[in-house]
Amino acid sequence: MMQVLPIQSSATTNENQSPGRLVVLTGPSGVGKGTLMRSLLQRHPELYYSVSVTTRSPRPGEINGKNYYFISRSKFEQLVAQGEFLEWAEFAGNYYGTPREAVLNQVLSGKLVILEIELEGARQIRASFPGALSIFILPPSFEELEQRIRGRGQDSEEAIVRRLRRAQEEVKAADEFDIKIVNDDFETALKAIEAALFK
Ligand SMILES: Nc1ncnc2c1ncn2[C@@H]1O[C@H](COP(=O)(O)OP(=O)(O)OP(=O)(O)O)[C@@H](O)[C@H]1O
Ligand SMILES: Nc1nc2c(ncn2[C@@H]2O[C@H](COP(=O)(O)O)[C@@H](O)[C@H]2O)c(=O)[nH]1
Repeated sequence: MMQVLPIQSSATTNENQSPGRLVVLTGPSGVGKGTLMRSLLQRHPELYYSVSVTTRSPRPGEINGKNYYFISRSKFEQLVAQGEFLEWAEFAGNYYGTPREAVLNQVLSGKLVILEIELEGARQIRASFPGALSIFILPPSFEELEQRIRGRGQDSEEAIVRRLRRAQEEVKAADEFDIKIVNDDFETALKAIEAALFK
C-alpha cells in the first residue's frame, strides 16, 4: 500500500477528495527516465508531471513551458531566495528546480504527481515528504548508459563526460530508494513502474 503524502500547507483541501500522492523518479542521466515518463503520461493522462525550471539551454526541439521553464542563473537564484522551489540542485553545471506551489496544489487536489529529478533533489523530497514513493531507475550496464547518452546526440562531449562521471556516484545511491527498476527492456521497465504506481 502506498503511503499518503503528509503535506503541511496553508492551501485548503477538498474534503470529498482523497489526498494526492507524490512520486519521485530518479536515476542517472541517459538511463531513460524522460522516455519512460512520456510513455507513462500517454498511457495515464490523469498523472500530473511537474515541469521543472532550469538554467540549462534548450536542446533542439525543446519548448519553454513544456519540457522545462528555461531561465537565467540570476533569476533562478532569486526564486531560490524567495522559497519558490520544493527542491532544487545543481547538476552538470546547471540549476534545476521543482516549482513548489504548482506541485503542492496538484497533490492537495488529489492528483498523483510525478517528479523526474536527479539524486540530490530526490533526497531533498524524501527528507521533506517521507510518505512519497521513490523509484530509482538503473541502467543494465555503464556501457549501455554511455551508448544511450551518446546515441541521444544532444549533449556536448564535456556534458557527456560530466554526466557519466556523476552516474558512477548516483547508482551507488540506488538502495536508498523504495523501488529499483532496471531499464533494460523498455516495456518491462514501464510495466514495473505502473505496478508500483497503481498496485
Ligand atoms: N530501455 C531502453 N532501451 C534502449 N534505449 C532506451 C531505453 N530507454 C530509453 N532509451 C533511450 O536512451 C536515451 C536516453 O533516454 P532519456 O533521454 O529518456 O534519458 P533520461 O534518463 O531522461 O536522461 P536525462 O536525465 O539526461 O534527461 C534516449 O535516446 C532513449 O530513447
Ligand atoms: N533536482 C532536480 N533535478 C531535475 C529537475 N528537472 C530535471 N532534473 C534532472 O536533471 C538531470 C539533467 O536533465 P537534462 O534535461 O539536462 O538531461 C536529469 O537527471 C533530470 O532528471 C528538477 O526540477 N530538480
